[in-house]
Amino acid sequence: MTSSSINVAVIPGDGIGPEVIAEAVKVLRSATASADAELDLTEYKLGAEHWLATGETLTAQTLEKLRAHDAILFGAVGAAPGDTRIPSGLIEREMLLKLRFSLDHYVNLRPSRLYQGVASPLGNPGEIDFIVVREGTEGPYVGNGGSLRTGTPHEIATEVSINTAHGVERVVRDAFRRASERPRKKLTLVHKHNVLVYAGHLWKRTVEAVAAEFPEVTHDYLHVDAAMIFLATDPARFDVIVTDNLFGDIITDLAAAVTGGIGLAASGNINMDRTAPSMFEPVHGSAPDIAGQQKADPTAAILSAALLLHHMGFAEQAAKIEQAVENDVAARSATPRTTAEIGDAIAAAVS
Ligand SMILES: NC(=O)c1ccc[n+]([C@@H]2O[C@H](COP(=O)([O-])OP(=O)(O)OC[C@H]3O[C@@H](n4cnc5c(N)ncnc54)[C@H](O)[C@@H]3O)[C@@H](O)[C@H]2O)c1
Ligand SMILES: CC(C)[C@H](C(=O)O)[C@@H](O)C(=O)O
Ligand SMILES: [Mg+2]
Repeated sequence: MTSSSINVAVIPGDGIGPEVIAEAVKVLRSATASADAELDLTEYKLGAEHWLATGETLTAQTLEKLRAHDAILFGAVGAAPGDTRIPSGLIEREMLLKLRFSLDHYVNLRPSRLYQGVASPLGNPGEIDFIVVREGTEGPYVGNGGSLRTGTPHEIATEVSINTAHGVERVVRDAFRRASERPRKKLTLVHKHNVLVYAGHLWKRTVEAVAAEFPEVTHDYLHVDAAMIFLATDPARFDVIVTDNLFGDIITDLAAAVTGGIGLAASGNINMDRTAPSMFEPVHGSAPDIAGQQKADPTAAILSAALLLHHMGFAEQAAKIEQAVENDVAARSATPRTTAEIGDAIAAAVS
């Protein structure tokens, strides 16, 4: 990579993935052209449809090709929950999580902001502007489990959560660093250490130890159940939330809902050591219920492209996209626009 070129792998995926990614690509092209940066895009077909057509989830060769890019822009993958042609979890685990784990995306960054003009189901909750730093490579997502006596009345299924000192410490330090750069400088650990005493106590001890390196950051702790009360009643209290992989998944869908909907929620799966490309994707899934109808809101995918540019050192272009989104959502009326109309408007605003 040079400061004026960027080589991005694009994985549109399934359902609304290709629709929202088409708009994110428009905006990315527009933003990089206005900065005289060279944008080189390579599309990869992966996901449930690709598996149905080829029997492949993510081959070693494709993974190696993806490693050669500066960054990855990802739509969404997965079939409708009732689709019996595809084993539940196959694509999520063998493709999406395999990418996050193989590329060491240990910081799953999920910002939540209530934009001017966007209706929150909470009415008038005040200024919501927080980030969730979700651990991305460990927890119950690692596939450490099994089933004994499967399908019998005596079945025992396990799904073991793995939490390493190294894995917890690096994400906690990242969250403290992000908190130290924000005006409120406040970090909240969300876990469940009253019950999950082994993993929870590791997280708690790690936060206490790393806090000493960031005396300017105040920190507190909430059990995840109580945190959900506050997220639904007083989300403005949060600044930086650090949490494990599974809690972070659930927290960020609720965070999206209270800030006006899943169609606005962006994310970055970030390898902070830059040993492999980071991957940027909307928080939402493939939304089979609205796929192919141009009903999907591409804003989350567009904001994910802004996170990508920011990570790649194009902070000015990223800010331009964020401003264009802010203006666009503020001016939205009750008349629905198509996915492409929203993308066109934002792309035009950043050109
Ligand atoms: N990162 C990913 O690729 C990812 C994330 C979540 C779910 N999934 C997969 O997606 C499939 C569907 O999952 P789900 O239904 O639980 O969650 P989903 O996020 O796809 O959809 C939940 C609801 O939100 C709506 N929605 C989602 N994105 C929207 C957008 N941009 N604009 C407007 N409405 C939007 C959908 O129409 C649906 O009603 C499953 O296979 C799941 O595993 C993939
Ligand atoms: C599809 C699934 C593996 C994924 C997750 O749980 O991380 C999704 O829900 C998300 O939030 O990106
Ligand atoms: Mg999720």
